[in-house]
Amino acid sequence: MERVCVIGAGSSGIAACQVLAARGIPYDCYETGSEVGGNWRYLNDNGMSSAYRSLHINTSRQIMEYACFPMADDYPVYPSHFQIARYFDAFVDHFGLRASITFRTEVTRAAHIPGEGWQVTVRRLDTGASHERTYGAVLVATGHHWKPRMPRPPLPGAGRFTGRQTHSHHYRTPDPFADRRVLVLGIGNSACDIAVETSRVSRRTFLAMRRGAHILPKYLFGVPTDHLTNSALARAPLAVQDRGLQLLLRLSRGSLSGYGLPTPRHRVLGAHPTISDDLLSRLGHGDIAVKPNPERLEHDRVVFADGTSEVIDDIIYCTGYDISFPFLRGELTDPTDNAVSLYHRVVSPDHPGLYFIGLVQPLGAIMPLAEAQSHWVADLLDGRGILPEPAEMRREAQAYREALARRYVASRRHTIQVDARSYLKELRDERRQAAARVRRPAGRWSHPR
Ligand SMILES: NC(=O)C1=CN([C@@H]2O[C@H](COP(=O)(O)OP(=O)(O)OC[C@H]3O[C@@H](n4cnc5c(N)ncnc54)[C@H](OP(=O)(O)O)[C@@H]3O)[C@@H](O)[C@H]2O)C=CC1
Repeated sequence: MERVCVIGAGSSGIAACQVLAARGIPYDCYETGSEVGGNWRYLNDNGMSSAYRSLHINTSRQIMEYACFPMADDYPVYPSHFQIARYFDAFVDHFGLRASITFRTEVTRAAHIPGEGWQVTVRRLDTGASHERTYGAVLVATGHHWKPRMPRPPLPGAGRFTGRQTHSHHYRTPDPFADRRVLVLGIGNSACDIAVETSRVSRRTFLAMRRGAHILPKYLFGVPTDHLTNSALARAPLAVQDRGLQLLLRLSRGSLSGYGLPTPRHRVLGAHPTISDDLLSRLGHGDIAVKPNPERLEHDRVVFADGTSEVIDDIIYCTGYDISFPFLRGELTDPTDNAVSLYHRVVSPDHPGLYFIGLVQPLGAIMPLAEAQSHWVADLLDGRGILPEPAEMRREAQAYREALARRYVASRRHTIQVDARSYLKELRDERRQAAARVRRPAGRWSHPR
């Protein structure tokens, strides 16, 4: 069987390695950093982790663990990044995967050579030496939360602003913000966690946003919230799920306007969830002040859309991340509007042998989804499954984009959303169909090399 290249040894890459190893598919995995864990490795020397010192995952451990390797019983419901990184180390050692990962080695280019396969160029960080190797397929598992997205165009006056400006990707601890006047921009999970933290040490913390967000607690009525969203509720039609969740939120925390937050105009499930137990109490304490979007920066001031202005020492842009694959030529993936057109979020219809693992943003957690995606890809690699024709794959990818546009607030952060539970079913169904195509080979299509 042809050798496969896995790019990245974060939570998705190691899931792919485990499945490939178990299925006897030969592979090499390349990782820029010295350790596995990707985003969940605090101060990762691959330079790509956005983890801050206090980070805890906001999906419960039962929802995030790999199906083949449960987390230790003594782990809390919402583990810290230190515990998650230890879990990934234990996973890799348990399955004996470490020797198959080449650390401190960056993939600088992956190019499809018709008739030959994938030519992959890697560079050893310690020596600078590069070499090429040809693979039958490439599994890209480099994540999508490492390239900071700053406002484009920048806020008017940003170039002349005298305060400091940084992105949440570079935030580690609140210490540099002690006794300063801090503006946190955005209302995603980074913004809420960081505003809560800086508000404990700063002179003032302002939280500015261009739209409202439903704030979900980590627990609802004593139960981890994602146990509810992944339970019977998730089997109901979307509108019913939405109304059910809205009612539970209303009963448990009342109206958001009571905390000074704008009332969201969208449905609860119309945006990627913002999950915070602490934000509402910090707002209630008056330690965070809510502002509308900044309109412009003037010397040392930020002027907001409502005409008010504040002297600000630091702006922390919690404005999300761009999807990017620097080792692929631009035309291979075309992340137009931060989106990529992939069959069931994994297969590139136009680039034979190119697969993306973990390139989803779930209501749920990525790890078990990356594991299930890897099983499907392994089926395609070892011949247990066959893909449909490219035209059908393109149609599916287009239908997915249209469904996203119907459900979600139009935003560059909503281009790879999936609901974990229904996505797992989608992958199971596709694996069945892929196997059925093997049994019915008439008209079958397989990726040419
Ligand atoms: N504890 C945990 O497990 C954590 C998990 N995460 C995860 O990491 C991922 C990234 O989260 P995060 O870093 O919060 O990024 P997100 O993309 O989720 O959120 C970005 C926020 O910035 C806003 N924004 C973007 N561009 C602009 C702009 N030009 N002007 C004003 N506002 C703007 C967005 O608004 P709009 O909606 O209008 O586009 C949104 O509110 C998510 O999957 C998140 O769940 C993050 C932190 C902690």
